Amino acid sequence: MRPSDQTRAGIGGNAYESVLRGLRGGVLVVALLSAAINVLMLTGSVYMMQVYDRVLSSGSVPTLVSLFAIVVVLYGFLALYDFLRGRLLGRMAIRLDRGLGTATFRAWIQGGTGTTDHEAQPLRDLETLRGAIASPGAQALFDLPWLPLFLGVLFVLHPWLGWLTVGGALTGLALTLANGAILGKSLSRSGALEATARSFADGSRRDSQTLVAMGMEPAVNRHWRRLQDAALAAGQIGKDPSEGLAAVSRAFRMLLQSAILSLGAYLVLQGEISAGSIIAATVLAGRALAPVDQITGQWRLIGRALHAHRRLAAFFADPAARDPQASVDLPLPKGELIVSQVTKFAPGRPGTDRPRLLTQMSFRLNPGDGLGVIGNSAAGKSTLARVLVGAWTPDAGEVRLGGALLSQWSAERLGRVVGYLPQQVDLLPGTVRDNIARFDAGASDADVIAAAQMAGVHDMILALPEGYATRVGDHWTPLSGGQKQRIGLARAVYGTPALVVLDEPNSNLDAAGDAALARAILALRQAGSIVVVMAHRPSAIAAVNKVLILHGGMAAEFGDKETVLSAAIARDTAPPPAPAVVPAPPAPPPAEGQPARSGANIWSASQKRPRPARAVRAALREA
Ligand SMILES: Nc1ncnc2c1ncn2[C@@H]1O[C@H](COP(=O)(O)OP(=O)(O)OP(=O)(O)O)[C@@H](O)[C@H]1O
Repeated sequence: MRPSDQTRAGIGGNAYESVLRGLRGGVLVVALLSAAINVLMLTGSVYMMQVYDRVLSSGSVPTLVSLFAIVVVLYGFLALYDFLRGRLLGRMAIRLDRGLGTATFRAWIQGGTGTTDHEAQPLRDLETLRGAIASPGAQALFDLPWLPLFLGVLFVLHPWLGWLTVGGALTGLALTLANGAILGKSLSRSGALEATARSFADGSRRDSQTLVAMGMEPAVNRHWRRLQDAALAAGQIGKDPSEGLAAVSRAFRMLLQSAILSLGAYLVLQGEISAGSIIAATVLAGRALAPVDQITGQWRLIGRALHAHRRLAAFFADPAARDPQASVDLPLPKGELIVSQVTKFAPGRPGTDRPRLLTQMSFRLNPGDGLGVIGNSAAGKSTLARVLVGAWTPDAGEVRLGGALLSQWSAERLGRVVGYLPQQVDLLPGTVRDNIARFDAGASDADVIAAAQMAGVHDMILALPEGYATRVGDHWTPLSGGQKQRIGLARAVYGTPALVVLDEPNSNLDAAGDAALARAILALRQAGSIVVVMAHRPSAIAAVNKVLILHGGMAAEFGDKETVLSAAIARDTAPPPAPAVVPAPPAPPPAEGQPARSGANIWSASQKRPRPARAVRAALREA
């Protein structure tokens, strides 16, 4: 499957179902090969009977030789078909991964934005399923339907032999089902607990310096131990009885072979069957029961694979896990950014209590505008940034750039449309060049260098040990917070996107970095981009022409920078007005799921505007 096909499979509908449908042909061929393999498995029994009953009684060496030659050919085919079946199952596992990997990875990444809510661990589930398809357990599942063939031959030899094996097979199946029932519950519980322990360990490692510095490691270690113990205990609840049953099943199978041998011997003594039939019956019964035994042994893996399959099916059935629209290559936007009546609740399941983070936010910006967004901590600046770049979808209202919603651009094209520097910059493991070029393999050196120069980081990169080829992220060349932030800025401005949103871009910058940032904002604006800067520090809004003051998720002020700043300063220095009338409380914001009220201004004349805190006003004065 070509990459574009994979992407489309993930976009157009339920990618999981369509990939499973694509595997049907392979399943059919594996079933046919299994039929041939199982028929050829009769070779050994039939050969033994012929040797015992025909060759030994006739004493004919030529018969023995020709029988052996036939057996060699038949076993040759058996080996070939067995090899082809294993190879095909392996290929199907790879095909599953190729077909779903891209969509799963994308859905997984989108899940990380907090816009979807999944119990799923899709990449891990995909790995489990891939492993199970290529395992001997999968081959045993294809062999299981051939059990009646071996039973049929046993019945032909003697009905008692058939019934004894049927009894054995049923007991084996009962043991398998009991095993599945025991494991089922414990697997899903232990899986969830294991995921919790793993994510705690991952989070601890990410914050390892803080943990070590503050002597938190022993306590965190104990907490992880408790989580891990709970996961192990939950797994063990099912594992002990399951392994007990598997052991009983194995011993039972050996006992059954001896029982068949004994019954065969008795039937020979009674003159009911030939001596050769004893050995043939023992081999046949062993072969009939082999898949049952194998499935019992592999039940844990098969159980995990079934759980993974169910989770993946649910994951891909959820529209939020897919990208329903982004398949159109829209032209790059040229128009305004219009934010109208945007309300955003905290991510979570609909119907649960989700706090309101943004309330009826409305403003518009023209190409070339630079907007500084100012507000206290938790005012909603980062939330607005996420909504503007499309990482979070508004619950009410919309954000349009050049007339289109961000979700209407294809993911590939979106890179030319949006640049985003988040508050926490994390560079991915790769070179500086890879990171600036957003891992676009076709990026030109000229574009990467242009972005670095626009962000004022070119010289700093050249000073790194290997310049643009320096490997960063993970355990590679460690970078300072400011260096990361400036490379992150170059990544955001790469390709001069139509909309660039910078969330606290100068939190780690020195004076030189501040100046470079201001130059980058001006250069972007001159190139026609709209730049939105979330800021605590006034230096970040030096190069903008508009200001939005956020307070409690609402727009307290919006307008030209000079007007907003002078109004804020005038209000700050004016004496407080006499309370002639009690001001009306702010209008109640709409309930979750309710349409937002119309009108760009969310306060009526009688309502009091949220007043930015003293710290913000001080920052404004400074700006
Ligand atoms: N993923 C999330 N889930 C739930 N609530 C969130 C989430 N992210 C942010 N919030 C809440 O949204 C509110 C606004 O947070 P936000 O990060 O947008 O503020 P901010 O103005 O950027 O603050 P700061 O200047 O401190 O970075 C806070 O009350 C915060 O708890």
